[in-house]
Amino acid sequence: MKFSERLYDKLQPIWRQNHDHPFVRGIGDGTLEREKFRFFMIQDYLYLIDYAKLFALGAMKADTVETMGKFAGLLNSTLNEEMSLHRQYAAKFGITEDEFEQAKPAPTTLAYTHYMLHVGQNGTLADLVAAVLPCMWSYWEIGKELSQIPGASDHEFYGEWIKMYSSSEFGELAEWCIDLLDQLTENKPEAELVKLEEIFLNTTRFEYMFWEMSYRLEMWPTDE
Ligand SMILES: Cc1ncc(C[n+]2csc(CCO)c2C)c(N)n1
Repeated sequence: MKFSERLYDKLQPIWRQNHDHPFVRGIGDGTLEREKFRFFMIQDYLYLIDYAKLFALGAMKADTVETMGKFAGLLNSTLNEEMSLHRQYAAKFGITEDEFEQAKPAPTTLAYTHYMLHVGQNGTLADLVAAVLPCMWSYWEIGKELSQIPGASDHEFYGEWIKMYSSSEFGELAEWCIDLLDQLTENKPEAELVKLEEIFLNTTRFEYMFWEMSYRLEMWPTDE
């Protein structure tokens, strides 16, 4: 069995929780309060800056020129494509350039990005890929699921978001990352696989916490 299949089977219940989170459901049925999505967009912008750094670290740790080139491409598409969606939304939600630049990470954003950066800096290439994969894989799955809801992709505010993450381009990125993890884990001892499983589980849980943070408009205690 491929390692990705093992992860997929084992984490089904947690994935279901992510898909069923009221924030995700609210994007799908269009009822999510705009204030919550606005908060999410700003935090996600900060998240993506650090996430892009993980692709730079992936290029550093890559063992072939081909893999290195792929990470360089991912770095480019995150900074220049995915983040451009955030900039487009900024206009719709009245977020100014200044607000993006001045924004500070909420506790969960900080914990999530710093956990990934810690794993990316201190671990192997397989550790790094296990840390970044839930982000790509779960958004693709969520995008595909929400795009099945009639009218969801045409929603005035959330339609573009659904279209982007259900697109085949994003699917290909997720698939590349899944294949890389499968290659890197071939014939690896069980102890190593268990460690990778834990990293993957942790960032899958952080994905849930990111939805929860946005739904609750999480703040630092001193900001209340
Ligand atoms: C909290 C959070 N988790 C996942 C993604 C999705 N995502 C981030 S980078 C990337 C691939 C390359 O751009 C994808 C699909 C997000 N935006 N925010």
